[in-house]
Amino acid sequence: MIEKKIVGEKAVEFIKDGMTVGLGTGSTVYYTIMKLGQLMKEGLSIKGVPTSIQTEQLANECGIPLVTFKEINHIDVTIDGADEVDPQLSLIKGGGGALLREKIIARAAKSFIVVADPAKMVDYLGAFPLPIEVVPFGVEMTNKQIRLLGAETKIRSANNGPYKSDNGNYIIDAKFPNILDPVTLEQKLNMIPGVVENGLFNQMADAVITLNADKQIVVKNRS
Ligand SMILES: O=C[C@H](O)[C@H](O)[C@H](O)COP(=O)(O)O
Repeated sequence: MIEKKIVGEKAVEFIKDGMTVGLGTGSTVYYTIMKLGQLMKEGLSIKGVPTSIQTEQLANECGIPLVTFKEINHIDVTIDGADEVDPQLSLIKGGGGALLREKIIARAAKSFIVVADPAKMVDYLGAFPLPIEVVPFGVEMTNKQIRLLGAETKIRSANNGPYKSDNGNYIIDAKFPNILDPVTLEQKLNMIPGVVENGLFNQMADAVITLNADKQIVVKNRS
């Protein structure tokens, strides 16, 4: 999709020589990573911290050297995609199952930039089922507790049974009605025993790169 390429490539403007960069996961930030690989061939020098095994592989293919948290104190900029973005720049993430590492790496960054094609921009979060990472033990009970908060839920499946995240956990996709108070919902979900993390990213994105109705690139900053 051309919109993903446009916003994904625009994000490289936030990255300067010598930076440590959090590398998100998904089909939009794919274009950011590919462009960074190209710029590295032209002399840019950065280090990356990948948010998933998939991104680790892509970064390796692109020649981006990777570091772990043992080797760094902070990340300068993290670039990542989103499944939904509301007007306050709260996000739903985790459609690709990478939300836990993504949230750790977004939080560790001085600046968190989101790349989102216009279809991701919504008035209220919630049309996209919220991904919630849970430990396999007691998943049926954890699922019931999530339903008590008003969601219809599905344990995500893969070819041979439940989908497993890079961390060996399951993902429950929870369809809530319009999420009017994402801050409270994020907290309530994380208080349920068995929930490791959920895909609500509130007050985290510093800026979102998207396209307006005229297909022009816009950078929305969090106020
Ligand atoms: O787990 C996956 C991530 O949160 C992605 O960043 C998100 O699903 C958006 O992916 P895409 O850019 O492919 O729509």
